[in-house]
Amino acid sequence: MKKSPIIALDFESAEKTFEFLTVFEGDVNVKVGMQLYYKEGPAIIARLKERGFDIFLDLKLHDIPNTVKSAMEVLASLGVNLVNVHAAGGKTMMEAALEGLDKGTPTGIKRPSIIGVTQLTSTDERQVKEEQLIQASLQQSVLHYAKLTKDAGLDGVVCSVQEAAIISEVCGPEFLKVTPGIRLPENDVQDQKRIATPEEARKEGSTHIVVGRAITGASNPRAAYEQINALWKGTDRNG
Ligand SMILES: O=c1ccn([C@@H]2O[C@H](COP(=O)(O)O)[C@@H](O)[C@H]2O)c(=O)[nH]1
Repeated sequence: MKKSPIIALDFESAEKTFEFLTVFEGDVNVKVGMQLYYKEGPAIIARLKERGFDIFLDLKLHDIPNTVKSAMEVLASLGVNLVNVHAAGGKTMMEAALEGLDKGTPTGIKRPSIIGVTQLTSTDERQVKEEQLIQASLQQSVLHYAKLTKDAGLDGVVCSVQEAAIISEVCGPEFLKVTPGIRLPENDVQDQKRIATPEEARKEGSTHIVVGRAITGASNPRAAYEQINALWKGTDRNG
């Protein structure tokens, strides 16, 4: 995917999505999540591809290895750039996902990159301990899932900016660190727990940032995107 921020298209319909995208060209990356994909199906991917967007299909697969493998085989045929699974599904499941993706990718086409979700950015230390009953710290849990994801042969992880530097150290700078939970100081945190600014993401070694409501909920989404893009790339005068 391009280095630009990945805009999370968390909209209820194709109509709302393309209304929002009227001010954007194909030079931006977009993310299609469960809400939009479940509503519109593969047709939304085809339409976004026609407009030239690089696409992260964020369906976070988590099931038994055979099911995930078959599902990935289908997703591979859509021609998106990036897909993901939950690392908590285990190493065998992630290997199966990769196998399905390889099998389903048409000859002569680059296979989509595949990353594992470590701990959601809406998860905090208390939930890891009390709800997941994990005795390790949140950071140790994220790092453990990152190593497992790398061992399974995947291309990277979804994590928060807070864990990006340690993951780079352990898994290498090329290992993708796709980081949601991006907020400007003036934005509401909403349901996220582990947030960071675009500058922090750049400094900590995120390879990609995912930004939803800070752009889609802004009064001028294009201006919000430009501001975030400049801060992320370090070209903002105050960044
Ligand atoms: O750990 C994760 C994994 C995925 N997401 C997704 O990213 C966007 C973030 O949206 P905001 O509006 O910027 O909070 C959203 O589509 C999530 O499904 C995540 O936030 N955290």
